[in-house]
Amino acid sequence: CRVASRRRGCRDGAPLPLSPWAIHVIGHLHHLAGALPHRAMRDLARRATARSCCSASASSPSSSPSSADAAREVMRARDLNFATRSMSRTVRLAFPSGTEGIIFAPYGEEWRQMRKVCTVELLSARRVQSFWEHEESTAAGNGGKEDLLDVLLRIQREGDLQVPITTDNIKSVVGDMLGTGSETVATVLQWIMAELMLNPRVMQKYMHLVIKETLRLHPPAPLLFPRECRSECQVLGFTVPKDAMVLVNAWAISRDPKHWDMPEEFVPERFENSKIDFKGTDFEYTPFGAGRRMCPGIAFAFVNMELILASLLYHFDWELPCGMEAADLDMTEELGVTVRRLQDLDLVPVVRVPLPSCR
Ligand code: HEM
Repeated sequence: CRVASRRRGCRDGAPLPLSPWAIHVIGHLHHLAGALPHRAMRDLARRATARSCCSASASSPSSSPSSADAAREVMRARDLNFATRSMSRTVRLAFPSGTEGIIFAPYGEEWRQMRKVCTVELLSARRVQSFWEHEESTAAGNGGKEDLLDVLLRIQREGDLQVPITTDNIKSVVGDMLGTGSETVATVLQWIMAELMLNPRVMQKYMHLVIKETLRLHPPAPLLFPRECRSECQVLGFTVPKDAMVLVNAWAISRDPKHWDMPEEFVPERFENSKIDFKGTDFEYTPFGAGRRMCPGIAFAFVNMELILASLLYHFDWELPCGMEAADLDMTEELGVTVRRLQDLDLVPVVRVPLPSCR
C-alpha cells in the first residue's frame, strides 16, 4: 500500500512511528474495530517494539504515544509544537472558524485570551471558593456576583481586547464549560461508586485517594483531547509528520506495569505516601493532560467531586440491590463524549444521617 509504505519510510534519518499493516483508503481503522480506541491502541503499542504507535487513514496520519516517556516529549519537551487541536471535518462543521470556544480553538492569541478569562474568572482556586459566597447572596436576593456569562458579555461590551470576542464564540465557551464540567465529573463519580461497591474497605476512609485512584483506572478522557503536530518534529527518535493527529493514551500509561504495582487493581492507598499527582508534571499519571492545553478545570472538578461524594457517603450507606454480589457488577466501558459505564449503576441508599428536609 502506497500510503503505508510512505509512512513507514524515514525522514531526516528518523523513522516514522511503528505502524501496523494498512488497507488502502481506510488505512489502519480496521485495527480499531471491536474494541474501544484506547484499548485497541494500547494493544497495538504493546505489539510494536517501541511504545509509540502510528496509524493512518489515507488522508490523516495519527500517532498515539502509549508510554510516559513519549507523553513527556509531547506535552512538555515539544509542548508548543503540539499545542493546537486536531479537528476532523465533522467537528469543523459544528464549529466554523471563530466559534471554536476553548477546547477546539487553534493555538493562538484568541485561545490564549479566552483561556485566561475562563481561568481567572471561573476556574481559579479563589473563584472556586467564592462560589459558596455567590449562592448565599443570590438566595438573599442580593443579585449575586457576575457569573461566567456575565463576565464574557461584559468583556465583549468593553471591547478593549486584542482579539474581539464574537457572540458565537461566547456560546461555544459556555457550552465547553457546561459540557466538560458536568460530563467528566458525572462519569468519574459513577466509576467511584462502582469501585467502592467492589472495594467497601476503602469507603469513607480515603476519599481524596479514592478519587485519585479512580482517575488512574478510569480517566474519562482516556486519549485526552486530540493534539495536532504544528511542524514536523522528532519524538523519541521517531518522526511525527506535520498535521499528524496525536492522541496521548493516558489510560494505557496509567496502567503501565513499568510505573505501577498491581496496575489493574483498585488500591487508593498507593497514593498515600506518594508524590505522584495529576497536576501535569508526572507523565505516568495525566488524567487532566499536561502542558499548555492541560485541563484548566482541575480545582473546580476536584471540589465538585469531593463535595458530591462527601454528601453521598455522609448521608447514606450504599448497598447493592437484593440478590446481587459485588462480583456481579459489570465494569464494561462505553464510548461516548467520555468513557462511561456501559450499564447503569443501580445502588440502594440506606439513610444514615437524614438530610434536613427529610427530618
Ligand atoms: C474529572 C473531571 C475532568 C477531567 C478528567 C478533565 C480532563 C480534561 C482533559 C484530559 C483535557 C485535555 C487536556 C490536554 O489536551 O492535555 C481537558 C481540557 C479541558 N477541560 Fe477538563 N476535565 C475535567 C473537568 C473539567 C471542568 C470541571 C472544566 C470546567 C468547568 C473543564 C474544562 C476544560 C477545558 C475548557 C478544556 C480545554 C482546555 C484547552 O484546550 O485549552 N474540565 N480536560
